[in-house]
Amino acid sequence: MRQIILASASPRRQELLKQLIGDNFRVYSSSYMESTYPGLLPEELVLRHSTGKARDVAKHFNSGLVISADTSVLFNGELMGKPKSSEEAEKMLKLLSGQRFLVITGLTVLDLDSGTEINELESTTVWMDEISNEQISAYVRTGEPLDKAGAFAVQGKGAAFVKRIEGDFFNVVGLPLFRLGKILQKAGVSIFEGNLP
Ligand SMILES: Cc1cn([C@H]2C[C@H](O)[C@@H](COP(=O)(O)OP(=O)(O)OP(=O)(O)O)O2)c(=O)[nH]c1=O
Repeated sequence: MRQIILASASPRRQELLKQLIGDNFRVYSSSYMESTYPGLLPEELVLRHSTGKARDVAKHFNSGLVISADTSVLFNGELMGKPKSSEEAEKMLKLLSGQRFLVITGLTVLDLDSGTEINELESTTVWMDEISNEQISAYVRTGEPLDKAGAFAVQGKGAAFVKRIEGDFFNVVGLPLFRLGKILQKAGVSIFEGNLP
């Protein structure tokens, strides 16, 4: 059985990976610092970040598959990450209110045994309802938006604002399970037969 390492501090990513392959993986959070790289396209930036997270964690292991991801909202050519304050969360939600936008995730799977690295981009379209300023303030007060890209959680109370999505729902939550499932199966990880402790 192959060792699988999730390079993430996100409890949501842990839950999502568990959904696909069960409990049998390790979690190791990276110390990669996300900086901006002027000149890179938004799609290139999320891939740069997911690659950075995987490579950082890979330094601590010599065998297995390292999985990492980086998720952002892409609206009007601009990336929105996690808001740093309630004020920034409110600003993000005011911009996204009534709009259609993308949630993009860079996904990296680094195979330490073969030395191969797979980097893929997954994109999901989201249609957000118009949200009043009062609703935005009340939502931000719940605290839910603060550690979420674009300042909302489709899997939480934010569902009350999301009219429709097109694409992989799990990608919006932070880990594109359809795409990851394909990559893992190609790498010899069995999803349907055991792989449990
Ligand atoms: C849009 C949206 C984002 N998110 C989350 C997914 C990601 O955890 C987060 C984006 O932040 P990321 O920088 O992708 O990840 P992270 O810092 O939480 O975790 P790590 O780098 O250690 O893996 O936003 C939701 O949970 N629901 C949503 O609807």
